[in-house]
Parts: sequence; C-alpha cells; structure tokens
Amino acid sequence: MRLFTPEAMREADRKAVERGYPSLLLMEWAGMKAARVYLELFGKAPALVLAGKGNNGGDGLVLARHLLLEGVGVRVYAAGGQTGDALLALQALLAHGVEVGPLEEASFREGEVVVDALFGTGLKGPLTDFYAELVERVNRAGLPVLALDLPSGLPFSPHVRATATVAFAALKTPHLLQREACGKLYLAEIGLPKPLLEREDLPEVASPEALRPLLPKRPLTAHKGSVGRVGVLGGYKGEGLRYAGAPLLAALGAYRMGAGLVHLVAPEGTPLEPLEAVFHPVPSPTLPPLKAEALAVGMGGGPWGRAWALKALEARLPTVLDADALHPEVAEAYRKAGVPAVLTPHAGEAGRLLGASPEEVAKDPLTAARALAERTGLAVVLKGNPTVVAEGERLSVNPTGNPALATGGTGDVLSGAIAALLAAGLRPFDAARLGVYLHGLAGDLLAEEKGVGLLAREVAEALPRARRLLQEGRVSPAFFPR
Ligand SMILES: NC(=O)C1=CN([C@@H]2O[C@H](COP(=O)(O)OP(=O)(O)OC[C@H]3O[C@@H](n4cnc5c(N)ncnc54)[C@H](O)[C@@H]3O)[C@@H](O)[C@H]2O)[C@@H](O)CC1
Ligand SMILES: [K+]
Repeated sequence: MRLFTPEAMREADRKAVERGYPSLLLMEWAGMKAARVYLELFGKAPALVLAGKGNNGGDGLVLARHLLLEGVGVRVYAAGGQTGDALLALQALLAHGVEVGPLEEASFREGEVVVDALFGTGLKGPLTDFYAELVERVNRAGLPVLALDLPSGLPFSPHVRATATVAFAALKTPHLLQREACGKLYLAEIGLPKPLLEREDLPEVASPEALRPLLPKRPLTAHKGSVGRVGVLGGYKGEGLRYAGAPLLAALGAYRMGAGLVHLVAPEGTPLEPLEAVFHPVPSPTLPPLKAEALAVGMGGGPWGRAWALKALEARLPTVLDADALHPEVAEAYRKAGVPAVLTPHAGEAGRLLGASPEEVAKDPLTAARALAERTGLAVVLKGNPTVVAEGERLSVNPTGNPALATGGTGDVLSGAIAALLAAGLRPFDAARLGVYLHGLAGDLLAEEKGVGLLAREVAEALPRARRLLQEGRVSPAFFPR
C-alpha cells in the first residue's frame, strides 16, 4: 500500500478513465462505501450533507442517496454548477425527490451528523471567504463529522476537523501527516484498477499484508539460542540525570518481541531486572564477551552514550542506536565499518544529527527521515506522529500508534523490540518497520482498553498480543483507529 499525494491520486483516477474505466462507477462506489461507514458509526442518525461542486461533492450526493435508501433522514445542501459525474449524482438524488438547498442556506441541527463533501483532492490552495467561514461553522457546530476522502481544506488551514474520514482508493499524505484532523480513518476500495495503485516510487504505508510475511518463524525445534539473542548496552553511573530503567525496558521490549535471550550490560548498581536477563554489571562502558546476534545501545547512557556505541561497534553486530548514542560521529563510525545499524531518533535528536530544528523535522518527517538515511547510510526510525522508517530510497510511514504512547520509556521498549527482530535475522529496514508497526499496534490495543496513562512496560507486555493479531491476519488493513 502506497502513500499518495493528492496529485498522484488524481493522476491514478485520470489513468483509470484513460483505460476506459467509467469514472461514474468510482464515484458510486465511493459514495456507497462511505454510506456504509456512516451507518456503522452513526446508525440511523439524520445526516446533513454539505456538497461542493466538484467530484468530492458528487461522492456526497451519492452517499445521500444510499443513506436515504437505508431509511436515514438526509438534508442536503450543495454548491451550484455541477458538471460531469457530479451532475449525474445530483440528478440521481433529485430523481428520488430529495430537496437540495444552496450551500449558503445550510444550518446545523442538534442530533445530526455532518457529512463533509465540500473538497477533496482537487483543492488548489487555502480556503478563503465563504468556504473558510463554512468550515469554521462546521467545526464550531460541535456535531459529529464524517469527512469524505479528506477533511475539507487539508492540507491547508482552515480545514474541517472530522470525527472520522473515509479515504478513497488509497491513503493520501494528509491522512497520516495531519492525522489530527481526520479522526478515525477508514480506507475504502472503490474499484480503481490495482496496477494504478502500485507506485513503487511513492512511500509505503506499513500494512499488515506487507509485514506479516516478515514475522520470524518459530520452528518446533526452537531453543533460546536459535531464535535471536540480544545484547542491551546502556545506562550511566555518575553525577546528573540517570535513567536507570531505560536499558531494563529495552531488555523487556526485546524479550516481548520474541528474543531467546537478553544480555543486559549496564553500570554496577543497576537493578537486576528483568529476572530473565543475563546480567553483566560493568564499571564503565565495556563490551564483555556476549553470545548475541544483535545489540540495542545507548538507552539511559547520558554522557556514556557515545562510549557505549563505540564499544558496541567492536562486536560488529547489527545494532539499534538510540537516545544518547545518537551522535554524528557514531553514525559515521558505523557507516565506515559497514556495520548494519538502525538509528531511532525523535525529532529533537534527528534535528541534532541533521543540523535542523526539531520543528523543521516534525513539519516534514518524510523529507527529514530520507535526508538522515542518506547522510548516514543507515536505516532510520524517525519517531513521531507519524513515525517514518527510511533506508536508502525506501520510505515506510507507520499508521499505528496513538498519543497514549507519549510516555517515558516507550522508546526504550521500541529499541529492544527492533533489536530482537534484527537478532532473528531481519534486515534493518524490515526489523525497523515491523518493530515500529507492532509497537504502535500494542499501544493501540492498550489505549482502547485503558485510555491514557499507559506504562512503557505495559506496551512491552502487549507486544505478543499485537504480534499474534498480525500473525493470524486479524488486523484490519482498512481501519486506522486513534
Ligand atoms: N475519478 C475521479 O476523479 C474520482 C474522484 N473522486 C472524488 O473526487 C475528489 C476530487 O474531485 P475534484 O477533482 O473534482 O476536486 P474537489 O471536489 O476536491 O474540488 C474541486 C473544486 O474545488 C474548487 N477549488 C479548488 N481550490 C479551491 C479553493 N482554494 N477555494 C475554493 N474552491 C477551490 C475547484 O475549482 C473545483 O470546483 C476526490 O477527493 C474524491 O472525493 C471519487 O469520486 C472517486 C473518483
Ligand atoms: K471532504
């Protein structure tokens, strides 16, 4: 599954028509599928459909007809001047005897659900005047909003803030980069010929179909030495801040992602947890002899971060470099040595590596992740909303995860989890995108059960459940909660 720009999506629509595919069928499916989501979310609550004059409005008019046939009350207000498919959709609705008022007269009523079909991928610039005000009125009305394809106004401001959004044919960049505006996200297949959606030049959206085959197999003959052993090197003993728990959480993340054995190399005095680990208390950053296939390095390392990373390099094992290990000269040393590594910065750390501000990184995480991967020659996990994984030319945008994961230690768990996948033999890009996906999914499962207030160790504990859902094909490829 690829992440389309609005332009790339319009191009695919155009190519479908060039191939002879009737565009009216696309619109009919779009409106019908959106009506299904409406019924699932809002039942028979009456709808207020706001339709623009383009094809996004056409989708709204189709939806209105399907809701009507399902016995849902609809009030429809539309811009004038429809042509082509949108005009046909209007005629079909009028034939059912539905009154369609002018958009200027749209009013909001308690108990209704607003269907936002004003603008989709055809928007050329920020909304102004009448439409800017209308969008603000929609937001102020405080009613649930179902946005068709995109919340109107995106990627600019002002824009609609939707309760839920039904994306047609493919996710588009604003769905993941401006997720806040979309609410619950649904992806609806609308009959577009599949080859038009296969665009290797576009970033991928990490999807269950793509990731499931990457899950390491666990043969009947497995033993703890055969499924991947991880060395965690981190912690700091001295003046100043001390995140003593960070390496322990990484160890937990590695075990919960399926590591056979975890070695914990940490300063003397570090609590001996989890009990299942093999402990190596050391007076300073040291690489003791370890039987491991991958390392996770730097968590809680403070001023020792760099030394941990350079010591770890001597093992020449695939390594996750996190937190205090994230320095330009560390990345350079790994690149030069040809040791496969995954960097896991957040926007601030990525900014430090790129010489940019955290705001610049967060504003365009796709570009920042790609730039960092290019500069370091390593795989990069740029953590944020969304998390982006990059290596060479490849980009993978992660759709799982939610704000409940914004709590201390979840990053350490992630590093350990990715290291476990490296230890099981996955390549850095695959370990990174699978680890990030499952970590986010674990957070989603927990957020649904508990809401905000998660502990990082609970995220680790939910990893096996996330892994099993993916393994058994029980993760919906078309629904992205949050
Ligand atoms: N074959 C297709 O092209 C399909 C398109 N579909 C729907 O059609 C949408 C795209 O349709 P369109 O290309 O007609 O575009 P939209 O319906 O998104 O909007 C187009 C209209 O907005 C106006 N406009 C652009 N920028 C503006 C601005 N800043 N302020 C005010 N008005 C502005 C344009 O003049 C045009 O009238 C998709 O998002 C999707 O919902 C679906 O029906 C599926 C098939
Ligand atoms: K819309």
